[in-house]
Amino acid sequence: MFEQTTSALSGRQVLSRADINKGTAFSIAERQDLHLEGLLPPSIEDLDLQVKRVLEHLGEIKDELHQYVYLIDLEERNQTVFYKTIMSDPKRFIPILYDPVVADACLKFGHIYRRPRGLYITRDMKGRMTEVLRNWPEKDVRFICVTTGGRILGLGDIGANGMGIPVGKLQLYTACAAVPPEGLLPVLFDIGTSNEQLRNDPYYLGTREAPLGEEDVDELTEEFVQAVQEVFPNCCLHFEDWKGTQAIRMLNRYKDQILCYNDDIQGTASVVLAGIAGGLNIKGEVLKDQRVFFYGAGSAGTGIAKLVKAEMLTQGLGEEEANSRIAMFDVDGLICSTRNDLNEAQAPFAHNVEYTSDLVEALRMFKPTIIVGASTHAGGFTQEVVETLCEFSDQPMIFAISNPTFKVECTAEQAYTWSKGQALFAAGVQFPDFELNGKLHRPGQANNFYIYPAIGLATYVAKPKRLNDECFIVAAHAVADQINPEMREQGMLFPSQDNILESEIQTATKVVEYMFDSGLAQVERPADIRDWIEGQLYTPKY
Ligand SMILES: O=C([O-])CC(=O)C(=O)O
Ligand SMILES: [Mg+2]
Repeated sequence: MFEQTTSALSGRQVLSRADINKGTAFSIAERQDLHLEGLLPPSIEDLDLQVKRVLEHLGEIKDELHQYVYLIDLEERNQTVFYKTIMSDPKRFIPILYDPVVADACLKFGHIYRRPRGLYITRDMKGRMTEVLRNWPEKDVRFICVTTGGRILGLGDIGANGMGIPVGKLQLYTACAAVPPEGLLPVLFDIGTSNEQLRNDPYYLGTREAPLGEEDVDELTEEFVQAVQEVFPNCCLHFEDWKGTQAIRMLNRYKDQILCYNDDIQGTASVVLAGIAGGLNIKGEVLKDQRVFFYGAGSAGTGIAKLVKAEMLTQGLGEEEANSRIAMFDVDGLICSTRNDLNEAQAPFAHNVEYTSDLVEALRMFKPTIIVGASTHAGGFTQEVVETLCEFSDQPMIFAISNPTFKVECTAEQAYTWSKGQALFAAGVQFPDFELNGKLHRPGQANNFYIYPAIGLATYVAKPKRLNDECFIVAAHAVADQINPEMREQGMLFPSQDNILESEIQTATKVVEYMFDSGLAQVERPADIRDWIEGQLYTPKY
């Protein structure tokens, strides 16, 4: 990259390009060649020392949001130092660049704003989207992460403030799975926002209008999707944090047409399936014998239910039997056949039972062995709920995936304490380890970042025509297979984040194998897939 571009650039231009800037690490010869002499302090440093300085500085910033701001600034000065820093300690930095701190960064987006990132697509660009996409300087875009901001994490509609999410998601493609950063493009698809408080905030940076109606959104999306095909023909579209019904509709419309996926539906489903598989390995049980209860039936909840059902079918259950092992409960109560407000994703799980709006009563009727909270209802899993779950299973599995932290259905400490140490627990954010009666419990983080960076890496190397649900099922099992007996002993449902790159490579390797076996891959099959992947990884170095 550097060799190709330096001939045209010199002096301050070089220093202001984060992808080629080495700052104080430019050698004497480079300083002479690039007309950098005098523009840098005389000391010549190496990357390790630059990273040490960053770590020292970060250590002095107590507030996590300000650590986030510092890191984003760093990325815009020197991409290599940024990724070297993040990849040196992923467990520490994932929660800062991503959930939960990114939630705070999104809420305050207009207030902490420094420089533009990615692309903003607005309604007035209708008819001109190819032109606008061509404004992006990188021509070989391989992934676009696009959000409307219509449902950011558990925060609801925050419009253009949602840009923090595609930025953060794509950073994790690189930080977790070493996908080269240059082909990653965050997009905020600004259809307006229903958030009046934001529209009245003088610092709000998006379109100050109510959201477009569904028909207009569909038309605008269609133009955007086709423009992406034309301008970036090798691009995979990653849909993120669109409003639930829109998310489901877009995925259904485009999944067989273009290379795309929805992380909230398929990525989240895959990671929960991975956690369930990990938990079942601990218990020595199989999925087809479980009863799975969903608290929250939006795009995440129904996406997980669909994948759980698909897996039950592969284990030999019939359609009806699989449906009967899954139940859902949303803000309006138990999803049952007398309800007439259900969407197509919820309908298969509406059983012929008596309606109740009481969660504990619904649990008593259904007797689940696994509960998945994707409700954004903070504290929805009360002590009574957890104690009730313990009546149906010695080791109930509890997934409380609503995020950020202040939206979680219950904390790890609550799950372990109320279940007297019996629960197998994971949340959408990482809770600290918890000791109860001398036993250490290690809660998992059931977050889609175990999945989508690996799917991204697999897609980057194998260039599949399409991504199907099977890719996400394969990824889920690859993650679950990484839990060794010692980790099982501590109740771990997910691999450790210390070694996230290794985990994502293992997952990507399995997904790539599947892509070749199923004929999805569009490149020649290499002799050794893992080796071949390793040869294409991004490494932060000069
Ligand atoms: O970003 C995360 O942490 C998980 C996610 O996709 C969401 O909550 O929408
Ligand atoms: Mg999301």
